[in-house]
Amino acid sequence: MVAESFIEALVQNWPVVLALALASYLIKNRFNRGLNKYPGPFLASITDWWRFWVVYKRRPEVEHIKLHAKHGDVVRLGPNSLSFSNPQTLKAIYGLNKGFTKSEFYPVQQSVANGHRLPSLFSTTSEAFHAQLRRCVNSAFSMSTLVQYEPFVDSTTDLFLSQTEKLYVETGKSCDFSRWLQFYAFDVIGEMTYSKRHGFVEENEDIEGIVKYLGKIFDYAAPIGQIPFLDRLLLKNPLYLLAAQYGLIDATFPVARFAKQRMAERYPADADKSASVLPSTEPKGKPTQPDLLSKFMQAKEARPDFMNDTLVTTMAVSMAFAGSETTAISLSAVFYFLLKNPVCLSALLDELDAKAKQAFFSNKETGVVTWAESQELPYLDACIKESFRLHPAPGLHLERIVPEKGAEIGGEWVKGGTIVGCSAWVIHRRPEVFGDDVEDFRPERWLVGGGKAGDGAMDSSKVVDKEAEEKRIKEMGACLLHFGMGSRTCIGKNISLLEVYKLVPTFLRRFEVQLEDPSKEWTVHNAWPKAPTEARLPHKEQGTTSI
Ligand code: HEM
Repeated sequence: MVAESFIEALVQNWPVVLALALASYLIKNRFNRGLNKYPGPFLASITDWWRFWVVYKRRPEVEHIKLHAKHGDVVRLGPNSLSFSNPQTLKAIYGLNKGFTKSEFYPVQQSVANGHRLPSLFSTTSEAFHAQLRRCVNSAFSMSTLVQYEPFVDSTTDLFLSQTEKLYVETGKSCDFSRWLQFYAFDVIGEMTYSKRHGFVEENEDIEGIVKYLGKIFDYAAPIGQIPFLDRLLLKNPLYLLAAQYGLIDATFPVARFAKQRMAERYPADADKSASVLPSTEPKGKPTQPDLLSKFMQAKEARPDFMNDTLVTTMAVSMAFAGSETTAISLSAVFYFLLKNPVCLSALLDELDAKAKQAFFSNKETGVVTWAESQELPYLDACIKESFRLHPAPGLHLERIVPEKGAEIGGEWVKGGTIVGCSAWVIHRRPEVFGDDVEDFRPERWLVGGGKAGDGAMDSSKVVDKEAEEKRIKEMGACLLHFGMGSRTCIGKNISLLEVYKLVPTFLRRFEVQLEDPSKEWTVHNAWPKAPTEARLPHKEQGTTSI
């Protein structure tokens, strides 16, 4: 009787009840885990929709930098989320064996094939699964294995150079260079993984809409990842996935489809040959030299108890997911900053010319610089590091969950279950590490004696404390979050460095590149990997320089 009248009262006063329930929910959020002591936007403290909106607007890094400038080293970004900006907190959050795990932001980025999620090295939140998988495939990415992949990079680079010549130099047409670099990066990773390019550079088009599709996925994952349960209502909706499992709809990501086609070609026993619709650059069957797919297959043979076909496919798929857009963005950034800073570009060209005069470069035919040669170019190294610093490809926080027992981070005791993280965009702008001119592109900061651009930083007559300088540079390097840190650090770092360190000098030796409108800034679109959109950067090639 009492219960009945209570329910009746609730129903009659439902607007008040609803308002009370919402208010209690917001108050609970506000005081969640005692995080109310940390500064930050009030809205952020009561709802994750604040950070959803900030990311959705595509320039969250600007907001994050502003917030830390205003509030200091710790900022509350959500009811359960803290951002740290002191570089000393990096080890506490990302250090090995600290017990932190990836947040639910990551599974939002999982690929789907035939309605099944494909947890990958990148997206898994299980440290145990991650450790096993990483052990299985680690050797495929080691520095010593790198030399085996160089011919793949060379082959795509040769094509990229000749296509640039044909499509842009000979015609005088403008080049949307960021897009062109995307095509390059996708083809390199395709060739390295399957001994077969996707065909972007050959065709000068987005084959099967893969680039567009990945862009859409990142655009989706960045804001949805701020409120991960939304993913279960949208792309990973169980009903949608079930329908895909029964073949009622096709929920397979195009990159996963491409991977399956390549696997089928490589292992014709299970092949559905009609599935191959893409232009082939290599004969079918086994590759003449080991590619990533063959390494993943070797891992399966070595650890059949753990590695299965699904994991092999997942690894192959995640190469395109994790390794193409990020590398393309990083390449774009290097070219953009060099073109925006002609003094630096000229210093780099001088370095290349001086080496060329000593007959240093071995490839006289196409001028492709070898990895070993690229490592003897200190100013190139400084320019690349400075671009990584100023425009890190990861545009959002690398989120981690504090272990259950809690943890001390930068002198603060943070309760277990709290989402914490650092943004490379914030960390890379800490003046006490990188200098007062953090907003400037100044490669010299990475050189012993690092003076102002063009003022003789590389002047050997300048008296410098070499040891102190080396220490300063080492400290800066230790704070670069471009490739992440700790056990979840980028496994493909060496591969992307191989591409960047080879392509930049090779391209600059071959082409004279200009911005279409040097007075214009590029427009940045931060969708997690952070890409420029209006990417008409390096522009009109004016013939070739001597090789
Ligand atoms: C300049 C290019 C690249 C950048 C800036 C970059 C950046 C990153 C970052 C920041 C992480 C860590 C994410 C986190 O902790 O939340 C990561 C992880 C990863 N990256 Fe890269 N990456 C690049 C190139 C590549 C390439 C070429 C590949 C593959 C060939 C690759 C494959 C991966 C994988 C598989 C992971 C997950 C590693 C793990 O959790 O064990 N990346 N990358």
